[in-house]
Amino acid sequence: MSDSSGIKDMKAWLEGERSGLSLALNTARGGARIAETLGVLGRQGLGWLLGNRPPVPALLRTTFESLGTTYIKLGQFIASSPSIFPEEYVEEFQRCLDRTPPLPFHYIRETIEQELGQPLEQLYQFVDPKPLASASIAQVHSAKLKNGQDVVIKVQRPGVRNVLLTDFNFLYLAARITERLAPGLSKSAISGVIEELQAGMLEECDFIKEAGNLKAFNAFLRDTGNTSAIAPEPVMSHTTGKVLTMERFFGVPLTDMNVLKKYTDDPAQTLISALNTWFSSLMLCDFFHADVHAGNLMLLEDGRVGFIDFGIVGRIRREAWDGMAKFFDAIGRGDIRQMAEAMAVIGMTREEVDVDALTRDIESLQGALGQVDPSALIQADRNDKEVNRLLMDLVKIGEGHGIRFPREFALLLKQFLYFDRYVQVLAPEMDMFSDNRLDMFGGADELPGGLLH
Ligand SMILES: Nc1ncnc2c1ncn2[C@@H]1O[C@H](COP(=O)(O)OP(=O)(O)OP(=O)(O)O)[C@@H](O)[C@H]1O
Repeated sequence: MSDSSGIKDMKAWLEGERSGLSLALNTARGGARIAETLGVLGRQGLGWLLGNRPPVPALLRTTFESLGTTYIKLGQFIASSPSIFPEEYVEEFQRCLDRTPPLPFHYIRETIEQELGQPLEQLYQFVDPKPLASASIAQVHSAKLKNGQDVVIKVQRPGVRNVLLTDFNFLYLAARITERLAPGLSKSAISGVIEELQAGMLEECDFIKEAGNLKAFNAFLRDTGNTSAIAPEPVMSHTTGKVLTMERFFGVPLTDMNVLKKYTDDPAQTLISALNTWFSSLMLCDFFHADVHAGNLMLLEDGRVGFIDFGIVGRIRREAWDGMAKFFDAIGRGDIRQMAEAMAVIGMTREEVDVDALTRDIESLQGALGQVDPSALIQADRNDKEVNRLLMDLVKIGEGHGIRFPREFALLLKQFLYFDRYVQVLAPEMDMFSDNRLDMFGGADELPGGLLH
């Protein structure tokens, strides 16, 4: 009895030592990362003081690119959030590229072997040391399993999680200081954005979750009899939190119009299949793919559309869906009271919302509301400043009543922006809201509450 408790004590002590050690190690790494961040900021600031003065948005963009992962993602968030950031920043940050120099192959080998617990040669017949792609979170290599199946391996860069955590703590601190210095700034806007981004990026670092999303998406396609799209099936025996092995797709990304034209004489139809699948997933899948830029869609050799990269997904609670439908319906009919009720359902609040007071506040926007067409509201085109301003005003009024809009709302809006952009490239003649090949109701008779009707 005393022996086993002695062993337990020893184990607890060892655990304590180990966690103390890893805490110290992480603190040291965190310190080094903060020093690195300050170094980059200092160099850029010095350059600026010494007379090399590009416009501030450009300076910020190059600074973000030098700072890596977290800031590149932050930059991409700015690029896709015209309703939050000024236009010149949105435009500049659209140039913020997530291209990172490839990691030498021995890091990839080490991560795979550490994660899967076997030498690389026992796990795969072949792994191409030259990466297919290299981004800030992961690097992708093509490979062959022992049974001859073609796969790709997505390998997380070493230390990414720690860098993210340190960067976010640093950003949070900087946001708090800024809030102190400029109390006029909307607190929930800054810290809210940082919180949303952190949640999203940490989720992107869990490849077991991503593999689960791939499987669930394919199950949704099977269940709905959708044969026009497919996601790569993960190979679970070769997958961990940091290594994702999945079926390899052969085809071309939807980014390059000229290449695409060689594979199909109707690129617009390919886009329509992709959009229809996505709309139907909004209603009929547990989640929606929240990062469908053209680089994450492929036209496969067999004509189907391949959806890749399920690192970021959004989920919409049933009540939030109903609330959103009610909200758009109310805008269409100019019914302010119903708008207020719907906002209270969509937003997450702890306290009871005073719907009467909210109605009165929204009424103050009535002039602007009357001029908005509900379909334009959903598109939230970055050129449509009126719509963006109105959305921002509504968000602000909601915040004043303790309503915080869920992350899904932003993800959904961002997705519509992406679509809008590549519809312009791939099918400029197509009008997303009147083309009858598009099925926005995703196979359902219509969205709940008549959304978009
Ligand atoms: N199953 C697959 N079959 C073929 N190529 C793939 C597959 N998965 C990924 N790729 C290639 O690797 C690239 C990066 O993959 P993925 O988008 O999953 O990684 P990521 O690190 O999230 O990149 P990004 O941040 O650019 O979206 C893809 O654009 C594609 O070229």
